[in-house]
Amino acid sequence: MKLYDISRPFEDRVEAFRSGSVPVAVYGLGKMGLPLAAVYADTCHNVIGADVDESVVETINEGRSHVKREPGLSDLVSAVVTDGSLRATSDPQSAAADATVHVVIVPTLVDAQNEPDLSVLQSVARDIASGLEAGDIVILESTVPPRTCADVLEPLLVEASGLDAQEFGLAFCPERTASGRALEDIRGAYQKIVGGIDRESTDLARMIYEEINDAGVIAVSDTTTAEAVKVFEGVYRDVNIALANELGTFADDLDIDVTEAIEAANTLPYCNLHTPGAGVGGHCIPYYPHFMIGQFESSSPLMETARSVNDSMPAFTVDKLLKGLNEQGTTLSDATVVVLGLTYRAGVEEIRHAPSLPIVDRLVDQCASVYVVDPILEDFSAFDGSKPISRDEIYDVDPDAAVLVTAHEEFDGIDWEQFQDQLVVVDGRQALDIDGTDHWVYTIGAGWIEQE
Ligand SMILES: NC(=O)c1ccc[n+]([C@@H]2O[C@H](COP(=O)([O-])OP(=O)(O)OC[C@H]3O[C@@H](n4cnc5c(N)ncnc54)[C@H](O)[C@@H]3O)[C@@H](O)[C@H]2O)c1
Ligand SMILES: CC(=O)N[C@@H]1[C@@H](OP(=O)(O)OP(=O)(O)OC[C@H]2O[C@@H](n3ccc(=O)[nH]c3=O)[C@H](O)[C@@H]2O)O[C@H](CO)[C@@H](O)[C@@H]1O
Repeated sequence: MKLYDISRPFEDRVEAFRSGSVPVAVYGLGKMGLPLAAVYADTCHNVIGADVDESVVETINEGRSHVKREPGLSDLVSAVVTDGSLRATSDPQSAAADATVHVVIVPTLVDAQNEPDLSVLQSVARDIASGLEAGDIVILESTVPPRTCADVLEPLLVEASGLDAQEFGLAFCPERTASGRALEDIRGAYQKIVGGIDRESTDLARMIYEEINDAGVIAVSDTTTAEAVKVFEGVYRDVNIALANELGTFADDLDIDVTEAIEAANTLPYCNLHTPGAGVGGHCIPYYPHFMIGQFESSSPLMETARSVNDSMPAFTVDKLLKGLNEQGTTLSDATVVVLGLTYRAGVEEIRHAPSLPIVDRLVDQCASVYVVDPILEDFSAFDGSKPISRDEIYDVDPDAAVLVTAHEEFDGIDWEQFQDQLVVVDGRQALDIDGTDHWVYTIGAGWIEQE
């Protein structure tokens, strides 16, 4: 049954989707794509996942999940692969030939010049076009610069498929999902935003996501509005983290714990100050502003300033540590430093734009020995010049200083009394419970706190 076919009664098309007679292709089976494909399969029982990574495809077809630390995902993938609801292929064109609904969730990044890089999306679009038929619908879930569907994706699909724009549907339905809670989010932690290139596409996308998302659907005017919703959510976060970071740098001037003031200020319903920290990392928040900055006629001084404030926090963090070492009379070139936490946030094994990268780089340049600890990271090759150790080995390296960049829960168990000497400690995430020791502590957002 073709879904984008207004000659067919809407209820018949809903029933066809529910009954599993509408084949769905999901392009991109990564951190977000595999959970999404698994929920689609659990809903419509007829999904082919397409990914160019052969090992990803092989693992999924064995009924296993390559995505770790996602509650419920391994069991769901095993169940939907076993019952035939989900299969994977490394040939996106073969998936496109079979499918009626084409769901795209491949990476959308920025290049070295911070320009949006839509090359993967354009490649997938050409694959889809090779199998696109009248009555199909394409649903884009990857985060993209506003206007991408209207100005890039639709023209590319028309040109590559030979179809008229009116013969197929196109909608933008962003992933409002965070790693570590993907299934919960996809199934309905929040309402799903949908926006179609035309009214019929919006209605179809609404129908599909009302089957998937228990929290329901917010249908907006068009694809560009939906694209803007997703980017605005991310830009709001980056700008507000930047405000918190800037306020946090006043802690010493004001001689207060700024985070205490923030918590009290946030008791007002219209105040939502975020949390100062060692920097902003990940594949989302640091990148989404660049989907607006420099992409349109209008200027964006606030978004650009927020990016530079957030990207200044790793240097701010190192400066506090080096200041502490200097004041303790330790020459940097003799110092041994332990860096606690490398991934961009706790519980997610991702180091893209992680604040730890510039922090470790700078410390390796200036200090004698730099040891790094991260309980969930497997590949430490990006942290050149440092030595990976386990959490329990930090006592043996006899450090002069420690800096917490990512608040993995494993660090709660550090016995700060066990260190022989007084350490300089920088807590980048207000995470350390270090009271009662004689260490010299700087907490970002709270300033220097001399232990009694
Ligand atoms: N990770 C998150 O927290 C999150 C949350 C919301 C939205 N998003 C958005 O979702 C999208 C995907 O992010 P992700 O974290 O799942 O990425 P990811 O890097 O974890 O996975 C991307 C997958 O796409 C595959 N791929 C690459 N090129 C392909 C192609 N041409 N055809 C088919 N598959 C291809 C890769 O092999 C990989 O398995 C991005 O646009 C991101 O902005 C991510
Ligand atoms: C709008 C929004 O909420 N989007 C979330 C976000 O999730 P994320 O996985 O990217 O992680 P964040 O929690 O945003 O953290 C990013 C970095 O900012 C640091 N940080 C955070 C809060 C703070 O107050 N102070 C900070 O310093 C933190 O340490 C880390 O380095 O994007 C996903 C993809 O779009 C969304 O799906 C997900 O909903």
